[in-house]
Amino acid sequence: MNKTIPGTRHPLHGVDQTRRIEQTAAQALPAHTLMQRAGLAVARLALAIAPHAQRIWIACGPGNNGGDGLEAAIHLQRWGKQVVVTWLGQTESAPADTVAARLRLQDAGILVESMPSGDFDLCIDALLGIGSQLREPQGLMADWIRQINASGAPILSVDLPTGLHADTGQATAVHVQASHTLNLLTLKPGLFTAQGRDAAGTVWCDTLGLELNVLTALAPTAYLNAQPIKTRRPHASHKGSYGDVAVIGGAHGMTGAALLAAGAALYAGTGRVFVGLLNDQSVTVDVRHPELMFRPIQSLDFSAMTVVCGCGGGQAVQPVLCDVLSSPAPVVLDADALNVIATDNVLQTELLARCARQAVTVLTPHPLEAARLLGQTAQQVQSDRLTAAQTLAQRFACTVVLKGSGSIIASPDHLPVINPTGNGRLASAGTGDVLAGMVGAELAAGKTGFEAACRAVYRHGALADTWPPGAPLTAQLLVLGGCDTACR
Ligand SMILES: NC(=O)C1=CN([C@@H]2O[C@H](COP(=O)(O)OP(=O)(O)OC[C@H]3O[C@@H](n4cnc5c(N)ncnc54)[C@H](OP(=O)(O)O)[C@@H]3O)[C@@H](O)[C@H]2O)[C@@H](O)CC1
Ligand SMILES: Nc1ncnc2c1ncn2[C@@H]1O[C@H](COP(=O)(O)OP(=O)(O)O)[C@@H](O)[C@H]1O
Ligand SMILES: [K+]
Repeated sequence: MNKTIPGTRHPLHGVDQTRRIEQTAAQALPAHTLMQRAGLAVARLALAIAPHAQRIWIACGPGNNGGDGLEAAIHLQRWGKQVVVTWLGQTESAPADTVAARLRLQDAGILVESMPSGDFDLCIDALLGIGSQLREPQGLMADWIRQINASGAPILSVDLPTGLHADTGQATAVHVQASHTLNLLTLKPGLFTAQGRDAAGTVWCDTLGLELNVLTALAPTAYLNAQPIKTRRPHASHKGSYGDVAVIGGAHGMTGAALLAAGAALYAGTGRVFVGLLNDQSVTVDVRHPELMFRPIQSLDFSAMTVVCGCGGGQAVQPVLCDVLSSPAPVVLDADALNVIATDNVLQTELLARCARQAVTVLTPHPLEAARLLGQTAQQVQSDRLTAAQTLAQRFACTVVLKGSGSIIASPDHLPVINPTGNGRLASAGTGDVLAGMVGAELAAGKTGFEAACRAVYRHGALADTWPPGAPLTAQLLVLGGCDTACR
């Protein structure tokens, strides 16, 4: 059993792939072996996270997730724990593995209680796993979820927090909020995006003794984003070795957005950073960042630089977009550039045409911007973030960063990546502009669109994760904090 190691490129498997792996594995093993291994793994982790727990409630659901819980109860009782087992299943209708587990429980002399009573030192949530449907739990299932959450005890969820969808990270209104989740066989993508990160707590995985070739026979659904490798700057290098970034944005009243993106590109190591402000030509210097060079947009040579376009762009970005999209420059499109493109078919055609010319493009929408581009609602996007990001990447033939908790990086040429860094402290105005600048810096240094997005998104989130507790985190401070990790 392993804790997921931060910064590692773990493969993630959705429900379909997990079921296929499970079938292959089960065929090669004596009946019920996988569930017995699962139960043992759950019991072991229970001991590890709550070694002094005496009274343990194991809430078991009607399917095989419940069966895992029954198997775990047998071990915990054997190890001297007082187990309270509740079960929503029936012997006549439960799956075969679970029926076998129920009989073993009976043989071990453990009674199934109709209701949990008293206090518990640990709750094990074995109500629903990958068979969970996104319908709202009712009756006893809903009552027990509420009781588990209100118990005040550590909560160990088996395979998934009940109510969370394994593929999407969408959760029913009533769902378990675990302190630990033990994934079985495979890590599931839903734990790392949308509501998954809040529901899952610390994520563990046990592959139930399967051979690597069984686990790797199927391509995963996605990967977790890996910590970028630091590269050393050669002595024999100069500012031209690290590229030029031009930030186009900052319409009237939104100059700050462009300055944040430009500052972020600068601190992330770009050789030279230019700023082309839309409408507000009066700004000629940023005294806090005198390295930035302010130029009229018409004077910027897009063929020789990376362009970050749209931060604080308003409608004023529209006339510039055609030139940006038709240029060979690597381009990051953010914020209002995306909003304008969403309403303009000509620009959409230009955007699509870039791929055929091998021009690199990265889109960095938040869920509402993604929804506008897809003609959907933000809720629809959030209900399946992986699919939304992949659809956008296919439609516009470019790399897409769908921002938010568990940002998704998608491209037509790669399996999608879910980013594990970042937290709610990033939910403040301007942090997206900072990310756009950081992606621009990676592109200017010669990374591909996908690499640039993966590296920048990881670092951006990692900055927030290592931010001193209690210290304010604003976009401007994030820019300055970025200088600690500018490490090319
Ligand atoms: N077999 C094996 O080898 C191994 C299996 N493993 C374990 O099995 C788990 C998958 O088991 P599973 O497929 O039985 O699905 P599971 O998550 O128990 O749920 C299905 C039941 O829940 C019900 N239900 C669904 N949604 C609901 C809702 N919203 N509200 C209320 N009820 C709802 C659904 O009812 P239905 O929708 O059919 O009416 C059905 O009765 C997997 O996560 C892992 O823990 C591991 O041990 C590895 C080896
Ligand atoms: N709860 C969260 N967890 C992780 N990252 C977050 C969270 N909230 C916001 N972020 C990150 O912060 C940034 C916000 O970007 P965006 O919504 O475009 O803001 P703005 O337009 O104000 O700059 C994105 O990179 C997003 O992924
Ligand atoms: K569960």
